[in-house]
Amino acid sequence: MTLVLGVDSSTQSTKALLIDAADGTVVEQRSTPHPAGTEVDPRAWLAAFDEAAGPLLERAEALSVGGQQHGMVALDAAGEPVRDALLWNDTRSAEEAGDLIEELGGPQACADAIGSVMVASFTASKLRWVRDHEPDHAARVAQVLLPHDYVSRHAAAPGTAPFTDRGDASGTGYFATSTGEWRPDLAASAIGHEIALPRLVEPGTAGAETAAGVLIAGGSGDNAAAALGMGLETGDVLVSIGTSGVASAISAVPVADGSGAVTGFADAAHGFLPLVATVNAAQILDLQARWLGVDHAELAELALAAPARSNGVSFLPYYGGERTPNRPDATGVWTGLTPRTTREDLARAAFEALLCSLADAVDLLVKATGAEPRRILMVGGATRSAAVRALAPAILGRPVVLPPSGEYVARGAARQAAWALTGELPDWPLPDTETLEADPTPGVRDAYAALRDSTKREARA
Ligand SMILES: Nc1ncnc2c1ncn2[C@@H]1O[C@H](COP(=O)(O)OP(=O)(O)O)[C@@H](O)[C@H]1O
Ligand SMILES: O=C(CO)[C@@H](O)[C@H](O)COP(=O)(O)O
Repeated sequence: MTLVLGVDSSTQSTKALLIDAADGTVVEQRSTPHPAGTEVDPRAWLAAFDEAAGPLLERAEALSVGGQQHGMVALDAAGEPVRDALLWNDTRSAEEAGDLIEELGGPQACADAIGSVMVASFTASKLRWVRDHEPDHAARVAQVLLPHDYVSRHAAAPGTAPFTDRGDASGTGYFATSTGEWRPDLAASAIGHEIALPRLVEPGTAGAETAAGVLIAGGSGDNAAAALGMGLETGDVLVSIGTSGVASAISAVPVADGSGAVTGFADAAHGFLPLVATVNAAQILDLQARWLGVDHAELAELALAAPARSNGVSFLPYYGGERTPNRPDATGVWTGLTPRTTREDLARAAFEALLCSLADAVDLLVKATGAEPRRILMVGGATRSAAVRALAPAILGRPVVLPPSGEYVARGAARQAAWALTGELPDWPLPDTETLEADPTPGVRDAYAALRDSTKREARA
């Protein structure tokens, strides 16, 4: 049996799947948690890789790493981190994103140059923040990697030059997504001097080998890897509910949305991945469970015991600032609380807020791509919740296709590894899916939209 190893170095953990390259069957899987926070010592991801993937690597013939997008791993001339990595959900660089957009000539010019209108999440915004707030650190930056590049380099034989792929590169802010080339001038302008960028590896090829001779594919950003893991096809919309909330689709042509609602990333093959991302997703439920003193199963039970609209309680879940809508300084806003509000209402409101935020993301994607989705598929850690599964079709207002619970980013990475190994993208059938249906509850979205719009302040960009 030929085995390949797919790894997801995501925000909250490293997940590793050892997979039979012939048909995509998972042979073994392991995971290791990451430190919490939006600023993390990136060496923790290397330790997590060693723990989760290390024991599986010796049985694999090829490896590929998917990872959280955008994170700034700034290295000095010796290849050591200059400071902790700033993650995609760290919103301190919002002002700097605005500066970079202005320097490029405005939002549409920015989208035309890099495929997206920059937000705080983008690596370039973080580099500019370091330049402006930590000049001593900035001066020492010799090279910048993305989280997945940093982990791939760690897995490679000593002395291997860092490498990445077009999918993850397209989230940096210094990559011309439509032509597939680095823009070293934009990287230099973000940090204030020229820096080395990782070599770009073509889809379906290997970037390096481990010391033991295991091939390492280019890897990708987690959303591009998930699209590959799901076998996403044109017309599908993939909703992912992990640390981030994401609605994404495959497109044969690049997208350059000057409104900034849709980021025009590249995918992990030869296409494109228009995507709408939120910063607050599964952790809305984590927080609510903590506040109510229950676990996730009990939170779902409470929520399903309350009526739709949560007896008038609704809230904006933009606790850590938000990216869609672009409100980096926002905090959560609750309304409709009365002496009659129950724990059940509070639990249900959390699911309704999460799913309304995702429904907004789907609507923005549908509007930008101009086509009603053929299918909406749903993955990510929060889909383990019975309440997410029950309420998603009601709030999204459409049937939702649910694959069996699994690690689809790691599966996509494994598919990339098999592609690099054999020269062909393997055709791994998706395990049996379930279609979730429910009567739409548009009133829930109306209440959310009213609150969202009444708290709107114009963003600078
Ligand atoms: N049964 C559940 N109900 C709700 N949320 C859950 C459940 N199981 C896991 N989660 C949440 O899913 C999130 C992790 O999802 P995952 O897709 O692995 O995230 P990421 O890829 O961003 O690290 C965590 O916030 C976790 O609490
Ligand atoms: O910033 C984005 C997409 O642009 C996020 O989707 C990150 O890629 C993190 O993903 P998860 O760890 O939540 O999967």
